[in-house]
Amino acid sequence: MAKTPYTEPNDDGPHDTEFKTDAGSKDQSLESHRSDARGHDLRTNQGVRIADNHNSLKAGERGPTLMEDFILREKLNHFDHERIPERIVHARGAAAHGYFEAYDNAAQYSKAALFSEGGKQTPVFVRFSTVQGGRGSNDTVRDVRGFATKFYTEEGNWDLVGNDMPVFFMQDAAKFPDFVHAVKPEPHNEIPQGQSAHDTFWDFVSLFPESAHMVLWTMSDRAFPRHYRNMEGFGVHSFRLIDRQGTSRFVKFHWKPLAGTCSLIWDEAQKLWGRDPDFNRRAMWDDIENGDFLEYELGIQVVEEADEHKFDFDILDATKLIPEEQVPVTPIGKMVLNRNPDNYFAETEQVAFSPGHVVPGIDFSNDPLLQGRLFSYLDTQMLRLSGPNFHEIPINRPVCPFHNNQRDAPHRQTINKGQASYEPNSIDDGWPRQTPAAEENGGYETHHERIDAHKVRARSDSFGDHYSQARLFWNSQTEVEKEHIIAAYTFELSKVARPYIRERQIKEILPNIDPELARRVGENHGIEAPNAPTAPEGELGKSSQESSEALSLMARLPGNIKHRKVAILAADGVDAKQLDALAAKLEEGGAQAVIVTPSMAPVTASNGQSVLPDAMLNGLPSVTMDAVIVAGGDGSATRLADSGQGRYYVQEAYKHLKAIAALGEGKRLLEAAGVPTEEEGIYLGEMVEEVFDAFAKALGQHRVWSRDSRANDMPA
Ligand code: HEM
Repeated sequence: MAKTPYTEPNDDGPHDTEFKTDAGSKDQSLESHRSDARGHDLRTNQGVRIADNHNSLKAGERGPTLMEDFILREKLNHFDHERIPERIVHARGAAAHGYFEAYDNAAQYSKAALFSEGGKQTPVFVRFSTVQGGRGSNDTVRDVRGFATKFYTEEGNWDLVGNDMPVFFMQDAAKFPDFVHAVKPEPHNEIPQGQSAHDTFWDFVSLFPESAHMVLWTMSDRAFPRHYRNMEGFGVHSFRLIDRQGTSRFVKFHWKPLAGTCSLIWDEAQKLWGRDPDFNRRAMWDDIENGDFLEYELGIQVVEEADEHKFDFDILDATKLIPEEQVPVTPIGKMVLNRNPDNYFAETEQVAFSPGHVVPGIDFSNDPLLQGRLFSYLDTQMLRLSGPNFHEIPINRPVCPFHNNQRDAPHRQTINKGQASYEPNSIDDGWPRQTPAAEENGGYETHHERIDAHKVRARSDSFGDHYSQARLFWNSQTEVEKEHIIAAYTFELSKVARPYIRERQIKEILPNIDPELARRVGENHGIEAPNAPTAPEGELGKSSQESSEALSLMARLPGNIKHRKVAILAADGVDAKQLDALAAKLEEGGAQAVIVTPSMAPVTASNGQSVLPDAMLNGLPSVTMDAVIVAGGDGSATRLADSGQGRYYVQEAYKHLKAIAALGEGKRLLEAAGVPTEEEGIYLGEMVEEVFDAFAKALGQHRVWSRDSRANDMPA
């Protein structure tokens, strides 16, 4: 019988599994691609030294430029081609390097090498993004945040391409282009940028009940996280983990931020569009530069195959989550983001994630949304990154060696040696062979799921319930969160020009989530909502659970002042001792003290000491801070109270529910600004020690929630 070399074990050469398992390996693999121009001569791309980088070659000093100027042509030519298409969705993003460290328990669920032993580190690259806006849009728009992680494992790359919300707008990939066309800026005038508050979005979702659950999430404060370190991440779909025995279990992936969860206030988020459109990416960048790293735990909800049908929803339906009360989240590892990219374009822009990038031990479910995604990412990246060789771009390269018979195409970097690029062949020895899955370090094997079915274009009845989990989410919110959701629907629909679209959302969608929600939003629009659900029973669904604590942002508030930014307002005449004492206290708790003054000129303290400001009042306005302390000192307090910007600072901080403390004469600023001085969340005292603990406790709760109903009256 003829030899079939492609079934032979790969025993005639070294296996491609040599790999350093420490978290620095991605760095090492990138090293030959990094370029530091410092100390080098300026040369053309062909290596020729450049004598004059200021003047083009001309016929005479004032004469026409000569076509012969190959140096000018190369420079302009390269510049002209600098831009590549931005991502069709998730165009705006920011990323960081780091590592993932497995816990001891991870190996029992998956044979993937990154989980094989407790303490094992794998390099990662994580990109956070907004979905709707273009690359130059704002960070703090109301939108879903992408949370995409590339694990550079010794067995190849695994991408966990998730979002900061655990469900999605649709059940079937066939509806993704419709949804994106509806939410993106409208095609005739490209307005609005980065927002869902417009006719086409609300037209679509009000005609598309399966989106109701996810739309509710995006109307919650989750849609504008305070910091990437304060948001959860979710794989959304059910995936499979396969253990060493070949047992398959369904899993949902969760990232739990160790710094707790919290978000901005909508008014604050909008003001940040102008004050600091880079708010989230700047905060991540600065924190990492300062050694204040971002940390998350990776958790899984595990569902045995036998339990696939035990829920009152279908686990293949991406508009449903599995309540944590029903299946608790088991932590299996920790991720630390500790290094900024060297180059935004080379790394953050060119990185190509795909849910289809998996390694042995991780597999897909039949979720029809996930199945569509498996095609879409690779397809779009062929266009975005100019052809099929984007896996060779340093940020996308696996850290393990990889060889196959794929060849050529635009921008090929590898210089493949040898004559035969096919297999089997009898010309070149030692060509790459497949590795049977059963071997140690074996090849990828898809779980042997038995499928016996008709080919149909249809939706399972088990996908019919569109509202029960939206109700579950609504019931799980605190009163403050509910008020914010009502305000969000009210605001968004106020931007919809067509009355019939507003009416449809209020009369035909919202009552099925909750009649009270519909009534309140309706009232704000002068539309009478039905006082009972209107959808057919099947669509309304039934949840075996009334509420789930984990669905409220308040369930995981930071609880302490670590990582928080606190403005200390000061002017000439400030009490310098207080400034020192405040800075020491804040630093002790891991918070950042920022001295904010009327201008950038040094401030002269009451004892004659010169104090250097960190920022001025309108340079780092209150929306960029988590809390405000007005320092004492007669002259300082008077100057701040006399300043419109000083008064605005504390008014705005009050409106955004921030903890405010005033020491000694600092109280004068609050009085001049009309900020109430005798209520929860406002701390007055002569000495730092008198106010600090209560102030810090309030800051640990992120905001002074009891102020929520009053704060809107503040004019700021
Ligand atoms: C059928 C449904 C979906 C389709 C067709 C789809 C398609 C796409 C496409 C074409 C991109 C741009 C990729 C690139 O240019 O590199 C993208 C990016 C992204 N998608 Fe999806 N998507 C879908 C659903 C989802 C879901 C459910 C999630 C979350 C679980 C998600 C998370 C992301 C993230 C995080 C990115 C940005 C990745 C990055 O940072 O580069 N997508 N998606």
